[in-house]
Amino acid sequence: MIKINNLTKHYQAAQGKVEAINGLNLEVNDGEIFGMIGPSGAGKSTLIRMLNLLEKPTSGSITINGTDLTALSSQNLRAARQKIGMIFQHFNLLSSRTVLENVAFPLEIAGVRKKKRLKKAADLIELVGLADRIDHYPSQLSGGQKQRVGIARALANEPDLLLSDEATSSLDPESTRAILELLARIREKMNLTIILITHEMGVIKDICDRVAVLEAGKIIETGSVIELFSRPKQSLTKKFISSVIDFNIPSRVAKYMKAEKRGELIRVSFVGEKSHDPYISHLVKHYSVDANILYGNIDEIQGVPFGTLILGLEGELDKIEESTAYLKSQGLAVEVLDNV
Ligand SMILES: Nc1ncnc2c1ncn2[C@@H]1O[C@H](COP(=O)(O)OP(=O)(O)OP(=O)(O)O)[C@@H](O)[C@H]1O
Repeated sequence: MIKINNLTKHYQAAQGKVEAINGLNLEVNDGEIFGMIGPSGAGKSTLIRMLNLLEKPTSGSITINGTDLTALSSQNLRAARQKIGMIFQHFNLLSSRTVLENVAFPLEIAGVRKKKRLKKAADLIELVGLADRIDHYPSQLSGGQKQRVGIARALANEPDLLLSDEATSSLDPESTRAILELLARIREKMNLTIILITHEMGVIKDICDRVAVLEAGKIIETGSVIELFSRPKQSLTKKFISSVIDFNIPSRVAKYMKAEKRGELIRVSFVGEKSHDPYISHLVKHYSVDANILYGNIDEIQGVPFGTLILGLEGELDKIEESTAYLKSQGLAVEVLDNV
């Protein structure tokens, strides 16, 4: 378990004090893939660099499995850091070393004997699917392959925690998918906790269990990925989600309603098994209203369906009210859209 308590980081810059992280609290469970998303300047890099004390907090604590990293002597901190792996956007590989030598490097630093470290490195290179590139140099590899080397290197000291700093941000969509699949696989295999920062909501959607949205050094919203995607509260969260799911009402629908508004326009959102229930046919049969599906969007996050439908309900006003009450009673989120 990782506990971040009242963490702050202030920088002294030429133009004055910069409050990069501002009283941040967070708990991450063992074995979780936890995503942090936020716009440029929100403090993501500062935060992730503080998690292994590459950056020293101004105040607050970071406790990993009961040990407060901020209170450790430099020798104990060095040992604790070995159990925290990190991967980077630009891979940070040593260009004059081969794949094997790059992966073996942290073991060399930790004082592991040559034969043992080369065997360990070769096993990890096999694990990340690069056995046929073991003697290549970084310049001979694609971006996705370089990141695989970065991952193998980060795993060399058998960490409990892996920090990922925009690890897929410079990769194409196909390599991104492959790297995310690899991260999910090693989480299972090695019982890892992964904390990743990203500015891409697609990454969060594909791989994370929980997510925190960061703005101006603070967490403004947090929850399970499915909660956040299906019921975002903050406008920034909605903005990020709209990059992978379109929440806007198409102008075609708006025009239709303006021209022919006879009833009510509602947005119905559902999650999980609710997406299988025949509530629209029930509505039409039992409440004497017509339900016109004007727009819809059904997606799946890690096997859980969720979606949104925009319905035009036509009929007598009291029947429409009864219909929306029925939908709400079924556990669906219903929002009346007046200002189309
Ligand atoms: N060494 C530093 N000295 C002064 N200010 C800094 C320093 N590092 C970061 N900052 C400032 O702290 C704030 C947070 O920066 P940080 O790099 O953590 O944000 P970020 O969310 O990672 O942004 P990006 O997505 O652009 O990398 C910014 O205002 C930045 O200018």
